[in-house]
Amino acid sequence: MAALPTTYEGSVPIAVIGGTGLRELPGFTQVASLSISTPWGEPSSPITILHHHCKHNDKVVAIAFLSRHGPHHQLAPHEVPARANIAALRSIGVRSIIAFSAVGSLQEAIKPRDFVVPDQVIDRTKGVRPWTFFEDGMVAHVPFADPFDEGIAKVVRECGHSLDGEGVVLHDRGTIICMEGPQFSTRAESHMYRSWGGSVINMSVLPEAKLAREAEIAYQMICMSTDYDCWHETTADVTVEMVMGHMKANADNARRFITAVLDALASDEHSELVQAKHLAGSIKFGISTPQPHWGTEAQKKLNWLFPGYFQ
Ligand SMILES: CSC[C@H]1O[C@H](OP(=O)(O)O)[C@H](O)[C@@H]1O
Ligand SMILES: Nc1ncnc2[nH]cnc12
Repeated sequence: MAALPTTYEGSVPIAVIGGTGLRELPGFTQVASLSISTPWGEPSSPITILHHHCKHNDKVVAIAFLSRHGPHHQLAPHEVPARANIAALRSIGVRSIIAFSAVGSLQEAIKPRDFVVPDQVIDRTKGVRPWTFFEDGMVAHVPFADPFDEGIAKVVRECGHSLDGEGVVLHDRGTIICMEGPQFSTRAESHMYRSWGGSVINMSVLPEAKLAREAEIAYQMICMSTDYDCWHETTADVTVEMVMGHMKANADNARRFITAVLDALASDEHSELVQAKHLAGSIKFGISTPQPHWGTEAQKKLNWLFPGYFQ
């Protein structure tokens, strides 16, 4: 196959981040592969630009796709360069991210291969992953009470339910526990997370969702359950083989779900939402350090992320 162009001229407001078992988006035309370097290093993989023929308005829209764990799943959850990923996506115009994740289920009712659109997160990462763009002399605090974007979530839920009865089972809400890994949980931890009200568990939603919020990007995760972790008495404990088996077996449902979401988001009706106009400029209200005291290095990096914001 001929190599793809390494530049892309058009605007790309929507991105999909693929996780375990979703290293590419089948059925979309690849038109470019961008290798972007950021002040926070290189992203997990080149960003593929895909053309999607939107069924609602007959337009061709460009979608960015990034493989979270790299093209060969060579990055462990704590090694994913989340700051570079989010910064690189923002630099090409991305303002909305649909992030996909394989998760363990902490509730009987969430069966393997069911989908969940989470609305809350509990952070069980251990502080080993860089988790903010604001450091080295520039402090900011962004609201994170609702870690996902309700506007995007609403569209995602409608799309999921449009496939009810066609193999897609969707749970509208849920609390996702983000653990450090890469080892899976102990049985005691798994029971504790259930007692906390956790619905599903993964190793990936943080700091991705926090960094997207700092970058004024609307972010929603779609989870696909692949196992019952290790709390369930009559089901075998989670293994990678189990996770991959369910991802593979349910790949067509995942593809149809994502396609429906991209169709809906690309429609004219959602253009303001997808551009995240509701978040634009919000970071300015979170910065605590007066501008004359900003660290030089921090200012240089933040100017790269937000060109023209801080002149
Ligand atoms: C291979 S099982 C554990 C692995 O699966 C999930 O990956 P992702 O969220 O990228 O789909 C989980 O978060 C762990 O990283
Ligand atoms: N049980 C589990 N724990 C953490 N991450 C997961 N991803 C898929 N299943 C998982």
